[in-house]
Amino acid sequence: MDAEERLSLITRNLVEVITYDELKEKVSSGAQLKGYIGYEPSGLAHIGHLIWMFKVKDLVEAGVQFNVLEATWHAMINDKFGGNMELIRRAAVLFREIMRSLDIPVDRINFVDAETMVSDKDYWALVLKVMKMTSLARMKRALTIMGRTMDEAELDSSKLVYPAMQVSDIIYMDLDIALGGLDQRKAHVLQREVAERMGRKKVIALHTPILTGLEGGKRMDNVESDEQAAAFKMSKSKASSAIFLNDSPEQVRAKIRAAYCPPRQVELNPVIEIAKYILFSRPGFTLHVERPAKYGGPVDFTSYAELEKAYVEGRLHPLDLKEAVAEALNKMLEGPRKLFERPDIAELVAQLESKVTR
Ligand SMILES: Nc1ncnc2c1ncn2[C@@H]1O[C@H](COP(=O)(O)OP(=O)(O)OP(=O)(O)O)[C@@H](O)[C@H]1O
Ligand SMILES: N[C@@H](Cc1ccc(O)cc1)C(=O)O
Repeated sequence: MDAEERLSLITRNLVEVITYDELKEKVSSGAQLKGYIGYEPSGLAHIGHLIWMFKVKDLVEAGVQFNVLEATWHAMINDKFGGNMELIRRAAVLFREIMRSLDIPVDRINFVDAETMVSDKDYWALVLKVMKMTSLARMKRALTIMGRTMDEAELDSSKLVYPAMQVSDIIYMDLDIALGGLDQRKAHVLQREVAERMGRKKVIALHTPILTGLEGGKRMDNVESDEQAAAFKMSKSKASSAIFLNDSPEQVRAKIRAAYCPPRQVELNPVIEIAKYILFSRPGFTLHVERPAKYGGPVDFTSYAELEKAYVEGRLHPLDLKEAVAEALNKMLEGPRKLFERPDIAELVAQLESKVTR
């Protein structure tokens, strides 16, 4: 793969690169790039997570040396599973298996448990340095990266350490690339500022789109795009917003039928977003819509652009879109579904499901 092909594989299906020129320069230099994503192993995977999982696959295939940080301590700070570390660790095992079932090349990925970093006193020295360079107001504003609002630090001040840890993770691991959903932007921008002052590597941030929750969302005025994304995202902490990878085909159909999907509107419409960000992100995908002749008969869409045009012009009814998206999504979830049939995994899921606290 030449540099241009690597660059286009790395950047496809993203909403933002900070900055593209820096990425282009590094890729062209032929240097070995080191990248990561962190996630909180704090519940069950939902279809929004497919967006970064597919991106991880692209990065590995483009030759990036890739790390997945199992942010166990961060999840504990964020009250996941009531702070029960044992359950958090088990959830991490499940996520790895899920990635494998989706053909993500887990054997070429380095999985890092946050435990190893927090056991090193140099890590905490770094966290303090980052806090020294960041105002309280800035730290509070960054709480959106953990799905919290500014006010939530009033109750429990450990939450203020979280953004500093996320910034320190990147510096400690000496990364070139940080991948995350757009809701993670504040951590990456802060890292770039702090790293510059410390004379460390400014990370290149790759941001994937955020899938809106099934209840939809409203455009908010005067808020930044990462905050808008965080406000209405599909989240494992809010079960009614999410389609989980372990949902049955019937549950997937029922959830999509009930989802917010205003006619002709694509903005903050979760059903059209599933098509855009998940289904059509796979090369060669075609959306087949089966409908009676009196409503226009069956139709195939070979690109998202065609689908969006038909929807916005009112040539595709929301119900027909929903049925087609549910069928295609169910097909995509066949791999993980086989995994969830395994007795050990089914037992793990049941155990985790009953303990999700937020
Ligand atoms: N709805 C979504 N669409 C796309 N990406 C998402 C979505 N939700 C989370 N992500 C991304 O998944 C990664 C891991 O996030 P995380 O594990 O905290 O999931 P989460 O569902 O946001 O959890 P929670 O809401 O419980 O905090 C982050 O990079 C985040 O941007
Ligand atoms: N803040 C991320 C999880 C995360 C934690 C630590 C990191 O270094 C990176 C990511 C989330 O909630 O999705």
